[in-house]
Amino acid sequence: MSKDLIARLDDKLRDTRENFDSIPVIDVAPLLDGSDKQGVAKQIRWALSNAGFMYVKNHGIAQGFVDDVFDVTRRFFALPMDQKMALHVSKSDVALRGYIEPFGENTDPGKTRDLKECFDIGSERAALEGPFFGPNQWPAGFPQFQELVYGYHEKMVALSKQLLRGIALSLDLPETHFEGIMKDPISIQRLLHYPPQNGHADKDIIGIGAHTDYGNLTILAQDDVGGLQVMNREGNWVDGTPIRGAFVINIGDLIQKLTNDIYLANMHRVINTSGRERYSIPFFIDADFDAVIAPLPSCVSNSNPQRYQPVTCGAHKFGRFVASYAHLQKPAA
Ligand SMILES: N=C(N)NCCCC[C@H](N)C(=O)O
Ligand SMILES: O=C(O)CCC(=O)C(=O)O
Ligand SMILES: [Fe+2]
Repeated sequence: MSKDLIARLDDKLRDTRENFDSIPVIDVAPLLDGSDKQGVAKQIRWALSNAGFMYVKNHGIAQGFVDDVFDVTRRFFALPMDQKMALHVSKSDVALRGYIEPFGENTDPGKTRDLKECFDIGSERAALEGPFFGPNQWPAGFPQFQELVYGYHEKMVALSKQLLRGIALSLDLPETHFEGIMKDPISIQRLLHYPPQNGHADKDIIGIGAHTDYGNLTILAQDDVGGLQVMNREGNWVDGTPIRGAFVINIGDLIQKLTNDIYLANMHRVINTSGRERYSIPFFIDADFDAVIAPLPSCVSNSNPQRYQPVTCGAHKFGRFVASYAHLQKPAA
C-alpha cells in the first residue's frame, strides 16, 4: 500500500527529495514582521520540497481565540443529529457548504470510508457567485458559533496571504506573485470531529482516508489528541503530533502543479485510536475559480520537463469533490 501511494505521489522526483522523520517547525515572525523574510523563505523551501508540510509558530493568531473556536466546534457537533442534518451540504446547491455526516464524504474513495463528520463555510462577500460560492448555512440560535467561525475564516484568509508571500519568496518569485491568481479565491473553513476509531473494527474505516489536499494552501489547527499522519519519502507514516500554539501548514495539488513537482502536495490521513473525541479546524485556500494553473516557467527545465497540462482551479477542485461526495454521486432521480 505504501509503495502504491508513493508511486501516485512523486514518481521520478522522489530520489531527489530528502527523507524526514518529523515535520519541520518554522518560526514565521521574521516573515510577518519583515525582519528576515529570506531566512524564513529558505526554511519554507526545504519543508515544502521534502515534506510538503510544516508547523508554523509565532503566526500572530492568539491561542485564546483558537481555543474559543474549538469550544463552539465541540458544542456544534454535540447537537442532535436532526439539527445537523437540517444544515446538510446537499441543501446548499453548488456552494457545497454545510454539514456532512460520518461516511458522507470519502476522501480515499473506493479504499476507505471516513468516520469524521464536518461542517463547512466559505466567504460571504456578496459579489462572489458560481460554484463554491453562495450562502452559508448557520445553525439557528447559536450566534456565538457564527461569529467565531466566520471571524476565524477571515483571519485565516489574511494569514494565508502572508504565508503565500513567503512561499513565493521561497521560489525566487516576487512576493505578491500568487495574488495574481487569487483575486477572489475559493476558500473553505471546515470544522471536523473524529469519533474514536476503537469501536469500528472494520479495516476500511478510518478518520479521514489518505489524500493530498486539492488547492493551494491548508492551515490546520488541531486539539491535543493526535492522529494526523504524513507520509515520508520511505513510505512510512510520520506523526503530525499536536504542538500547542502552532498550526500545521501544507500545500495542495495546485501548488504542486504550479511548481512542476518541486513542491510536494503530500499524502496524509487521520486515524484516531486515542479513545477520545478529536476535533480539528482546517482552512483551505485555492486560486480563483477560473485561474489557469500551469507549471511556472521558472520551475521547468531540461532536467524537470513540464509535467502538467494547464487546468483551471475550478475544474480540478470540482473533479476531486465529485469523487469524494456520496450525495454528488447519486444518479439523478
Ligand atoms: N466545501 C466542502 N464541502 N468542503 C470540502 C472540503 C474538502 C477539503 C479538501 N481536503 C481540500 O483539500 O480542499
Ligand atoms: O484533521 C486533520 O488533522 C487533517 C484533516 C485533513 O487532512 C483535511 O481535512 O484535508
Ligand atoms: Fe487534508
